[in-house]
Amino acid sequence: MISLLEVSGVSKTFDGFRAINNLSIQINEPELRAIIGPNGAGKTTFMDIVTGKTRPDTGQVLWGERNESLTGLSEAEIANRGIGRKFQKPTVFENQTVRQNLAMALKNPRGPLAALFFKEPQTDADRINEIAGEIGLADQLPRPAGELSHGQKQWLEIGMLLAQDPRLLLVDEPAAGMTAEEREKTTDILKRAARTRAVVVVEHDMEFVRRLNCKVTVLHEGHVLAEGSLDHVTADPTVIDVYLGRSDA
Ligand SMILES: Nc1ncnc2c1ncn2[C@@H]1O[C@H](COP(=O)(O)OP(=O)(O)OP(=O)(O)O)[C@@H](O)[C@H]1O
Repeated sequence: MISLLEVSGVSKTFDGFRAINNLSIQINEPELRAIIGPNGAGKTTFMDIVTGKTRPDTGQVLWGERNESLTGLSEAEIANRGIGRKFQKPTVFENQTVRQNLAMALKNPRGPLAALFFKEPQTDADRINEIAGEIGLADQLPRPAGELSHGQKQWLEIGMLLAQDPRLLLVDEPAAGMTAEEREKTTDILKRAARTRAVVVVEHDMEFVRRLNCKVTVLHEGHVLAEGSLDHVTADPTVIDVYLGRSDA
């Protein structure tokens, strides 16, 4: 296990409002991490900063073994380092089959370094079958993606990101709009994906976070309020006060 992402002392102000306030978060490889917090806590802005969509005013975002600074890089350069992001809304190609969607994602290698991590050459067909198995869609490969359920579309998009072989996968509210059964399968998919990489999940659904069974970071007003197991953070009086006691939790 190595330290993969080191966010330290990061602040970001929008029109005088401090959305991120001296934020420090460290993510290991491999690791599964849940980030929770009330609306406006800075969860999305944190992901925007890591992916280069938003530039921090101060602080450092360091990546990988060489502690490379990400703050000066473009979004494309950061993606090429191996950082994938799954937004809340699935964006699969509805008219293409599941297989075609995965094939397209494979045709888009994230950079020359990606090839080095392959231990042996694998055909696209093998890789597609492997990913389809990982995301529970092995029997759906010939179906147009538009026919899939909401949950299946989310899994397909996770599969398309896995096809890029990311070292860090950021996932925004994967459980939203899913049935209980879909939520359960989604936790399995994310846990499996996190065996060999870092997966950071932003989620409001506490049952979902409980099933992830991982370290939890609680954000509040742009900084870390508490960190540890879900039982540990939910027993913290400050967390109860600012988050769990509120109706939007
Ligand atoms: N581009 C922007 N311009 C102005 N204010 C912004 C911008 N992006 C975020 N903010 C503000 O920063 C704060 C943090 O927002 P952010 O979306 O990161 O919170 P969040 O924890 O993801 O919330 P939610 O759970 O509602 O998605 C909010 O008050 C938001 O209005």
